Amino acid sequence: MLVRRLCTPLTRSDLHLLRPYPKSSKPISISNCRKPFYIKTPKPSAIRYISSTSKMGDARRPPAVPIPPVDTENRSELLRALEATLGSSFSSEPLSPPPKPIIIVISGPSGVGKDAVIKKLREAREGIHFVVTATSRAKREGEVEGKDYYFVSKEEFLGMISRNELLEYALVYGDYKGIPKQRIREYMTMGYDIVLRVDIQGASTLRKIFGDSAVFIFLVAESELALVKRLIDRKTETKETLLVRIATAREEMNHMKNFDYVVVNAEGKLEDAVKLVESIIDAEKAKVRQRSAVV
Ligand SMILES: Nc1ncnc2c1ncn2[C@@H]1O[C@H](COP(=O)(O)OP(=O)(O)OP(=O)(O)O)[C@@H](O)[C@H]1O
Repeated sequence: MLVRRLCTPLTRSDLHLLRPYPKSSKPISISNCRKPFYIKTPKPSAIRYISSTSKMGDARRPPAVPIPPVDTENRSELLRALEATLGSSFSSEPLSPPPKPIIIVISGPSGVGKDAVIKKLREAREGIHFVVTATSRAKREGEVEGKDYYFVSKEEFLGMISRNELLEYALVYGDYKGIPKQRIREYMTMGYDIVLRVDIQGASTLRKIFGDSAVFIFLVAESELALVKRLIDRKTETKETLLVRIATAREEMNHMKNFDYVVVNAEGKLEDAVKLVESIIDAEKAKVRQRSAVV
């Protein structure tokens, strides 16, 4: 029975059962218990009950402190008595280590709402750095340097590649696009979580780089029909590019299995999708064995 009890929290009346073990004692390993316990069954005459009625003649023992009733109004006195009885003070240090910054990769087929989700997430949550991509393409009207992209020349971009400054990069329709590492490092050092928004190809490259050390979220519409309607309503596509995007989206759905989470961004339910992404981040930060990405 004692063995079973050792795997459960001890009560005050159990304390007399645990003793500093003499050198000759052997550890008893108990399955389900993380560490072996050292147990010496005390002789009845050696049992010392830790309570306000303890009789302590031995100078090496902590002085007897009467423990007031637990419903006392003087909680400080109760705490002091408990500390004195246990022989150590209660630490106010956090019992769990501070969560590590995490890297969250958000991806999904074109038009599913990646930008829309990230925009809302940015409004809803602090402590996240949203990574800005570097590109060699010319700035379009209305685009803001450092917000939409970091605009660099092709030569500068090639320099960044040769200096290994990019996490990943791709040549898209003649223009380079890539993720600079430096900002990610800086923000992670400051304790920020990192959100990366990439297409499916980018996500599979990042999976190869990070493995399980980053969190991969796959965003989907509730149905293919909903996705196509969304792309039409966005009014950014020609008939040709629409067909390409739909064909690509169909192929991209096969990649869902390589992600950690899937989030449905249903029509008119953008807020729900954002909330789910937030819950994923919260759950990841509460993990006992946290992911630990190195950039
Ligand atoms: N839950 C939703 N309900 C209705 N409309 C939405 C929802 N989410 C996004 N949208 C709209 O769908 C369109 C596509 O969204 P968005 O541009 O964010 O997609 P994306 O995944 O970033 O696309 P791309 O990969 O092509 O850049 C936008 O017009 C956006 O406002």
